[in-house]
Amino acid sequence: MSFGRVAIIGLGLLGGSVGLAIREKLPDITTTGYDSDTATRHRARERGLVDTVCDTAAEAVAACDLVILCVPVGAMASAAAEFASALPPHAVVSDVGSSKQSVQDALAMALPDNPIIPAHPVAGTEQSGPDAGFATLFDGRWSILTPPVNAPAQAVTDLTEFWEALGAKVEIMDAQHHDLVLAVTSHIPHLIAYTIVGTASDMEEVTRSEVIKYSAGGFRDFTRIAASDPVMWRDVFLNNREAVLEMLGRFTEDLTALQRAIRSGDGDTLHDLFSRTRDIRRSIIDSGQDDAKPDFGRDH
Ligand SMILES: NC(=O)C1=CN([C@@H]2O[C@H](COP(=O)(O)OP(=O)(O)OC[C@H]3O[C@@H](n4cnc5c(N)ncnc54)[C@H](O)[C@@H]3O)[C@@H](O)[C@H]2O)C=CC1
Ligand SMILES: O=C(O)C(=O)Cc1ccc(O)cc1
Repeated sequence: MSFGRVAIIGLGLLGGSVGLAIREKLPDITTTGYDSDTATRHRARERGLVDTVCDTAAEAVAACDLVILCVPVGAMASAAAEFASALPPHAVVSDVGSSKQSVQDALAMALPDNPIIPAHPVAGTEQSGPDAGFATLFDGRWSILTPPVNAPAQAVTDLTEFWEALGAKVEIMDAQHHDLVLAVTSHIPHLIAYTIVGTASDMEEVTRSEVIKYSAGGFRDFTRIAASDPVMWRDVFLNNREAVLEMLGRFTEDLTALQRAIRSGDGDTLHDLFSRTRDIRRSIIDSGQDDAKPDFGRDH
C-alpha cells in the first residue's frame, strides 16, 4: 500500500468509517482528520476515529499522501479551498461524495496541481455524525472510482488497492455515467421515500399516530430512508440536477401509465410490471448482492 499517511476531512458517518476501517485493516497507515464542527472533533477524539484529530484542515493534510474529503457534496469546494495551500504537491486527492461530476469539477478547480481521483463507496446508512461510523461499512460493497482522463495510472491503482484493502470491490467508470446510474438506483429512491413520507404526514384525514401504528413493511422502509441527513441529500439533488431530472421525467411517465392502468382496470399491465420487477429482485439475490435485510439496514 503506497499511502503511508491519510488525511480525512469530515468525520461523520463516512469519514469515521474510513478512519476506523483503516485502523482495523491497514494498521500501518497513520491517519489525521479534521471536521469544521467543534463538537464532532471532540467526539472523533473520544471514539478514536483517526490517530490525530487536528484543529485545522491545513494541519490535517500537511504531511499526507492521500486526502479523502468526506463532507456533503455541496461543501467539497470550500473544504478543499481551506487546505489548498498546505497540501503536499504529491498528495492524491479523493472523496466519497454521492454524486461525482460536480465534485470532480470543484476539486479540479480548487486543487489544480494535485492528482484527483474521485470515489463513491456505495455503502451507507440513514445515520450521520461522528457516532455513526463503523469499520465494516465497506465490506463486500462497491466503491466506484471516476478518474478523469488525465489521472495518473499509478494513483488509480493505489486508490483501487486502498479501497480493496478496506473490504470494497472497485469499479471504474466516468463521472457522468456514475451520476446517471446512481440517479436511478439511489437518488430517485430517496426522493420517492421523502415524498411518500411527506405525503402521509400532510394528510388531514389520517392521523400521525395511525401512520405510525399501521406502517406495514413498505412504509417502514421508506421512513428509514426518509430519515437520512437533510443537508447531505439537499446537496445530492442540487449537484446531480441533470441526471436526477432526466430520470425523474422517465419515472413520472411510467407512474402516469400505471395511474392510467389502475383507472381503466387494466390488470394485465399491472401484473406484467410486477412480474418483471420481481425478477429483478430475484436476480439481485441470485447474484449474492443482497444480505436478506435491506442493503443499508444493518444495525450497529
Ligand atoms: N450517508 C451515506 O450513507 C453515504 C454518504 N456518502 C457521501 O459521503 C459524504 C459524507 O456523508 P456522511 O458521512 O453521511 O455525512 P455526515 O453528516 O455524517 O458527515 C459529514 C461531516 O462533514 C463535516 N463538514 C461539513 N462541511 C465541512 C467542511 N467544510 N470542512 C470540514 N468538515 C465539514 C460535518 O460537520 C460532518 O461532520 C457526502 O458527500 C455523502 O454524499 C457516500 C456514501 C454513503
Ligand atoms: O441507507 C441507505 O439505504 C442508503 O442508500 C445509503 C447510501 C446513501 C448514499 C449513498 O451515496 C450510498 C448509500
